[in-house]
Parts: sequence; C-alpha cells; structure tokens
Amino acid sequence: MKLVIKGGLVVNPSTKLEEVTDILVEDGVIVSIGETPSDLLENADVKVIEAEGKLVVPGLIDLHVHLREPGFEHKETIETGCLAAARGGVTTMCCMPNTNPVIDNECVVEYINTMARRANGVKVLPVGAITKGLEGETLANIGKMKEHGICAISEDGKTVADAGLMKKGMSYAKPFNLPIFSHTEDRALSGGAMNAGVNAQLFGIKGIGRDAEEVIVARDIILARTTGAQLHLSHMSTKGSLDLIEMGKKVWGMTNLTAETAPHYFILDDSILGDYDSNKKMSPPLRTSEDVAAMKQALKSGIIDVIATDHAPHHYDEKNVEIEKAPFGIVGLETSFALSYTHLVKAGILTISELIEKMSYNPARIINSPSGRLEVGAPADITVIDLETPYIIDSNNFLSKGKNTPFNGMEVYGDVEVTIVDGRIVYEK
Ligand SMILES: NC(=O)N[C@@H](CC(=O)O)C(=O)O
Ligand SMILES: [Zn+2]
Ligand SMILES: [Zn+2]
Repeated sequence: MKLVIKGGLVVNPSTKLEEVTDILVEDGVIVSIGETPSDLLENADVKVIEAEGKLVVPGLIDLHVHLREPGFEHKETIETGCLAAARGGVTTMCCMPNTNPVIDNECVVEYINTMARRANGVKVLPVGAITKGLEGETLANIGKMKEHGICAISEDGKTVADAGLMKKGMSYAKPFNLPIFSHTEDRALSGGAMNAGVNAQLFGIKGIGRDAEEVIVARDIILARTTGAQLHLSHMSTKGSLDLIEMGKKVWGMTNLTAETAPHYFILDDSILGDYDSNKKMSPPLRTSEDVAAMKQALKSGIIDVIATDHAPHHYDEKNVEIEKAPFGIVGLETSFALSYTHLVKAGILTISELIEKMSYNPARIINSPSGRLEVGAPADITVIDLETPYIIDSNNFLSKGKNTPFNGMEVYGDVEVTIVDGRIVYEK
C-alpha cells in the first residue's frame, strides 16, 4: 500500500526541513520526501492525501497520559484514549502506571499491550511504576517490565518519598537505558486544592506551595547527577523549578536532565479559580502570571524540552463536587496542539519547528523511539493540520470519555485533519 501526502508545508525538526513538498509512504515507512513522479499519482493503488495549504509534521508524541485502564474504565479506556489521541494528532503516547492494578509487573504491561493492539493503531507505550503498588517501599520488577516494552519508569501521581529508594530506582534504571519520569511533590508540603498565594487567600481555598514541587525537583536533579540516570521532570509549573533545571543544565552541565510542561501551565494562572470550577484543579496546580511568563521563556530558551498533556480524565460525577473534594487532573489529548500553536506560535514565542521539536522530536529522543522524525526509513507516523480555520473548543465533541477541561469555549487555531500511524490513517476529519 502506497500513500502520498501531497503539497503540504512539511516541517521536520530533525533535518531542519521546512518546505512545501510531498511525502511518499510504502509499507508503513517513509520512502521519499520530495516531488512525487506523476505516474505514481495516477496509479489507482496509490492513495493521495491532498495537503495543500496544510501543515505536515511528524506525529505528535505525548510522554504523559493517563489511560485509566485497567481499573478506572469509567474515566477512560485504552480504546477511547487512543481515539482521542488520534483526533489530537498524537501517534505515540506513554501511559502512566497509576491504574488498578498498578503497572508494576510484566502481566499488566502485557495487558496494556494487548488492549492497545485492539485499539485504533496509535502506539501506546506503558510506563512502569518505580515501586511495587506505587507504595514507595520496594522497587518494582523494572527489568522484567522493560523486557515487555515499558518506555520509562515513574511514580506519577505520587513521589517516591524516600530519597534512598529513589536513588536506588535511578541506579537500577540506568543500565536498562530507561528514563525516570518524576512527579515532583513532597506530600509533607502539599495538601491543598490550588496554588498557595494571594488568590488562594482571596478565594478561601487551601493552597499548595511551590516549595512542594521545588524541593523534589532539587532532590531529583541532585540524585540524577550522582547516579547518571536519565531524569525527565514531569509537569513543571513554577519559576523556581525552571531556575533549578537551568542550574542543572548550565552550571552542572547535565546532559541526563530533561523537563516537561503542559499547555495549562503556559496559558492559565491561578486568578481564574474564583469560580471554584473543579475543571481548573490539577496537580501541580495553576500558578501565577509570573510563572506563566517564565514558562514561556523556558520553552523558548530550551530549559523546557517537552510539551506533554498530562491527560487526566475523570468522570463528570467525580468532578461535580466541591473543589476541595474533586480529584486532580484535566484532559488534554484533543486540545494540546491547538492550544500550543495558538499561544506559542501564533503569539510569536516559538517557531513551528521549535513547537514540533517539543511535541514530537524531543519526546522521541527521550524514549529512544524511531518516530518523531520525517526521514527516509522512519516509521510513517505523520500528522496533517489546518492552521487557518479558527474553531471553538467544545468538550462535548471530545472522543475522550473525560470532558474535564478548563479550555471550553476558547477559540484556537490548529485543527488536526489527518493522523497516520505506520502508514495507516487512524483519524481523518
Ligand atoms: N495531574 C493530575 O492532576 N492528576 C493525575 C496524576 C498526576 O499526573 O500527578 C491523575 O492521575 O489524575
Ligand atoms: Zn504527576
Ligand atoms: Zn500525570
């Protein structure tokens, strides 16, 4: 089966390509980038996707997604999560281990692999727990899980509180070439429902200080420096965290340190919580406008390497309670590209190529994936996007089971038209 994506603006960070041209795909692999011979275009066996006026990029790679299966299928399933991913232009995603049972052994890894094979074709890479049951007491069987395809280890939703155990986890992961995705939250310092500060005082909501995040950011950078393990800091939200990462990268010259943020941390701040809407509650919480400005700066300077979603679907009934009682988390798979494009590229902060680097190429490098690049021989994971037509975000249209977004009603640019995985169309508008 041959496929031609014709006449789109092809943007590929790995080769610094930015050119109106065609991509030819055969048997799931990119076989050429350049003008397609006309006899091929007339061949009835060749499917042509007209991409004139559209953006053509390597499929997006989301390092941070909660698919909720097994255990919480009322929030999301692997099937619905994969549909949402395809709609959002995401061709590979890493799913976090806070399921029930926890992804802490090869059987659960295999269960996810099986369910993903039955879904639409979007690549699902499980993330294994660092400790058994996410209980923070003994290491999970990391080596066995690696044999079955985990792409990283993480305690996401929690932090390994014991620094000695975290160090052991890092030392163990290193020879397996597994990155550690770190959720940085010191439980002794957290415990509220929004960012601590003047707005929390004004609204009468218990606050979570930035120190809860920063203490663990500092600790894990130090431990990664000692062990040489590859540390990837999940969902960064504060300016202080960015300063610490800058220190690790620039002063200590660490090449084993990367960091991620999510669209809500560079678009929204804690002043919007005055309506007590639990769809604005997530972990870590929205911070202040100064943090938002610093986050944009850090995306530009490269202190932040990755934009992920932290797609965290919850059921309507679970969120439809007082903000203090509601679970943390918002969905993101179907809005992340458009929000990032609108608020970073259209706003003049990043170039398109820089954005795709953060949403595809850099994530691919962190998990050693051959995707994330439009190169001859690479897997044909490709996303075609309309950048011209604005639209309004409406969670009623989400394919995800989760409708918990703070972005409802916002106008954005960057509508995904076609998503291709291994040369197969998995979403077409
Ligand atoms: N981010 C969140 O607010 N929630 C996540 C957990 C997490 O990412 O820490 C969840 O699993 O719901
Ligand atoms: Zn987390
Ligand atoms: Zn998460």
